[in-house]
Amino acid sequence: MSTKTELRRRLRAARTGLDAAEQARRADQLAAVLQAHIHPTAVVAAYRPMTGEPDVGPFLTAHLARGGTVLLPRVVPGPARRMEWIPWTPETTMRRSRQLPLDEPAGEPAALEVPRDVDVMLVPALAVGRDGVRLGQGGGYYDRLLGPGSETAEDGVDAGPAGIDAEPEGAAGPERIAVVHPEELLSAGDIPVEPHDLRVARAITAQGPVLLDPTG
Ligand SMILES: Nc1nc2c(c(=O)[nH]1)N(C=O)[C@@H](CNc1ccc(C(=O)N[C@@H](CCC(=O)O)C(=O)O)cc1)CN2
Ligand SMILES: Nc1ncnc2c1ncn2[C@@H]1O[C@H](COP(=O)(O)OP(=O)(O)OP(=O)(O)O)[C@@H](O)[C@H]1O
Repeated sequence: MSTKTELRRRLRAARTGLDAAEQARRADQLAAVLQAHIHPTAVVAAYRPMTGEPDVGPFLTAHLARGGTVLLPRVVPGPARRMEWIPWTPETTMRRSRQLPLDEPAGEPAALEVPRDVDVMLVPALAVGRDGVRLGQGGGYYDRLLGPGSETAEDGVDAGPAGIDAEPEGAAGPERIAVVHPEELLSAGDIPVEPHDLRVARAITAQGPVLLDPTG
């Protein structure tokens, strides 16, 4: 088993090798997969892709067009490593973050509470294991938002459908879905796990949804 740092280095290097045409092709496939599995009016917390991340942009545009709601994160400056969430439309101004290599929405945070009012959370990841272990960019942002101690911690090992294939109104806390490239779906045990690490019950790639086993 490699360390998280080694794994991140390898996975980031592989992402820089993905060419733009392949990324765009995967983005379109991902849009179809996500639309088929997320309720049309769901409140979706998503992300704006940074280098090599699976591009959920085409899905977000389609999701708004069918009456859904989209929120994007913005890192709050300071040591708490917290995110605030801003409603997104194609007109939303995006600005380069001062601290991180990514674009973030300008504007006022949502009146909605995150994660409480969110149906589906598309969680960015560098890789995810069949055991539900997620490797993120290393900020711990999603572990803090969703992990032990957060209000939706109980959902951590719940493999049941929430925002997926179900009315979002019935969901208790968001369905968390790790979005990765197909080759970033790793075997159980491949990603080192620390006590604070968030596990997810589901992943989605351009090839389709994948049920994970966070209890294993
Ligand atoms: N698209 C997207 N947005 C996101 C996340 C994400 O994973 N993807 N985040 C998920 O948490 C938060 C930002 N967290 C991040 C943490 C570290 C790095 C990163 O690239 N770190 C590098 C070098 C940073 C630098 O250039 O200074 C590193 O640690 O080596 C990026 C994002 C919020 N927004
Ligand atoms: N709930 C938490 N409370 C305090 N510190 C935490 C918490 N979760 C993670 N951390 C710290 O944050 C740092 C990064 O954690 P980790 O490597 O798991 O990030 P990640 O899940 O890859 O990142 P991200 O969620 O931002 O994509 C670690 O130093 C870890 O100790």
